[in-house]
Amino acid sequence: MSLHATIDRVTDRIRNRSHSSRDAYLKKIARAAEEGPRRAHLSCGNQAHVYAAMPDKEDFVATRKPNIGIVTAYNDMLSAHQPYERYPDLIRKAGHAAGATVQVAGGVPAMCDGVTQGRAGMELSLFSRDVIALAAGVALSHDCFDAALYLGVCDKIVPGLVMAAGTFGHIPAVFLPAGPMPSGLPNDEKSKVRQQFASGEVGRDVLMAAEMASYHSPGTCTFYGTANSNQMLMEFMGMHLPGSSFVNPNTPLREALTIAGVERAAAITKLGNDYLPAGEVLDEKAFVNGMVGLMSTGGSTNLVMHIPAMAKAAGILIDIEDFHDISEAVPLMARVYPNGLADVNHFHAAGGIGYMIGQLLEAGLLHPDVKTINGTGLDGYTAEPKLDGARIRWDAGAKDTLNDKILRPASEPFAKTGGLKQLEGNLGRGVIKVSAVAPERHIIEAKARVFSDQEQVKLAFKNGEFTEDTIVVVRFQGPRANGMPELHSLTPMLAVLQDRGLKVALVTDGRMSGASGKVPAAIHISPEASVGGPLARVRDGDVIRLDAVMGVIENLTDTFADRKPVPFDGSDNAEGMGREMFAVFRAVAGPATEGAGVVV
Ligand SMILES: O=C(O)C(=O)C[C@H](O)[C@H](O)COP(=O)(O)O
Ligand code: SF4
Repeated sequence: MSLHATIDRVTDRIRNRSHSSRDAYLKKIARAAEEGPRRAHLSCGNQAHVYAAMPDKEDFVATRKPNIGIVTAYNDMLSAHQPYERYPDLIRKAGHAAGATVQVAGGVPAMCDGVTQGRAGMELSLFSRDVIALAAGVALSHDCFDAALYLGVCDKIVPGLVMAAGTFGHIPAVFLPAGPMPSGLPNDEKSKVRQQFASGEVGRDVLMAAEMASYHSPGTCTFYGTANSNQMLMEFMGMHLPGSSFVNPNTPLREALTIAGVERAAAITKLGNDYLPAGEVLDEKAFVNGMVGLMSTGGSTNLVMHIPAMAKAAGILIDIEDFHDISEAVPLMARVYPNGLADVNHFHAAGGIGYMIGQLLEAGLLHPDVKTINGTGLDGYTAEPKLDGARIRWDAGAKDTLNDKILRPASEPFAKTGGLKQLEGNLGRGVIKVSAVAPERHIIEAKARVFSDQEQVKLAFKNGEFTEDTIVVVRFQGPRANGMPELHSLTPMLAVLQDRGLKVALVTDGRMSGASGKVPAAIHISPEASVGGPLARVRDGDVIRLDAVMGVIENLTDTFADRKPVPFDGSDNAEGMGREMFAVFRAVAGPATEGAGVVV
């Protein structure tokens, strides 16, 4: 099947937009690679420090064995990252068996958005992505690695690691996932209990029991939020091994996949014959393939910010119009919570990413001719890993969906488009994801209630102030205001108002979680209110029209245009919980529509 015209056009548009930056980038990584094996240029003193603690220092000194650096986001805080505790030992063993030496190059921080959701810490969350990129850069700056293994799963961690892998694009990179926790209380039942708690029907004890039954063991949370969207992205972009995203942690298959990933890293260094620098995998076609994966699975809106930031690190410029156009051409093939009742374990069992890639390749909606760490084109990603003793055998993946309530063919999708829309109008530019929003709620015209933070919304809800259709405007939530926290903790209340028959929508320069879903939310509105953007001129009672069908976000009040913006008072967000250390990030962060980058 020939390539779909839209995919071809958008790829060309990105290539043309990025021509000079990508050209300069490729020259930069070629220069870096010219210096040959990394450690050849370290002085004796430098080298002695590198291998002082290495048990196999002779190998390092006397041979040309590739030295593999691990950049790990292990901590006990994130259930998704806790399985990484054992990875370095497993990787060392596999590396030695593959003829390489292995060192942990360094650690990076990882924030759990589930722990910080609705709290001050969430104001550091988006910036932690760039902190992760910086920390990974410090690890790789020892300049003695011939390949890097990146251990990270969750929301800002994979994007930050990819930003580093792109910056150090001369070093081959393999991402090693840890996998989702086994299914617990279904996500929709958890959300129902949250709404019952929000409306006072159940007590905190019932809520706690539901939460603990939903999040119950090591592994990624099972909803299709940003963390699991990241896993999908790495697979569609060829940075993971095929079929590796959603294999549960601490299982023989997971262990065998980790070993196979280490072997691939050892095989693609410049010391061998299959040198594959990360910068050549992270190209325009790979990012377009990742965007197709995002749309066809109904993935997290946070990737609409992270993908441009990751791409920029590889000299590639991506705009929200690219997401919009790809979304218009790509069918929604998966229904995974919050877009459905299934979780990622069910999705994987129904055929998973391999089935989707096969379908989308057949439909001409993916670039087949890409470089991947698997050593194949994207057709290699329709294969499925099976245990063959302690090794991996690659079998042909599912040709048919095993559950058409979760996964459908590209020719008979759940929806003809990916459900992510670009919004434009006199309130600025932003996005809305409607794949989980009922069609009758795609257009809302109502009076505005304006708030400056989510706590004010919660208080107004508690005081019963929402009695009519309402556009809830929460402004001063952009990256330069307070670090652009997720406003996901508003979801249960807004869903209660919807269930009471009101038409409600959220309009904000902030963002939502990938786990947010059924309430229409116009997010990432730029320019943000704190720099004088249009949201700063909205008043209670203004009539706002949110039209996700035509892609319009408009204030219909005629006096709106002549008003002065309400000034931003950042005193509440300037300190406490470490926010005082991020003033420089707030001062330089880019616009959300370009990825809200600090270091890119
Ligand atoms: O997917 C994302 O972008 C997220 O940030 C998910 C967050 O981790 C949520 O906060 C966890 O979901 P809840 O348990 O509903 O709070
Ligand atoms: S998916 Fe979200 S809530 Fe779950 S461990 Fe990762 S960051 Fe935390």
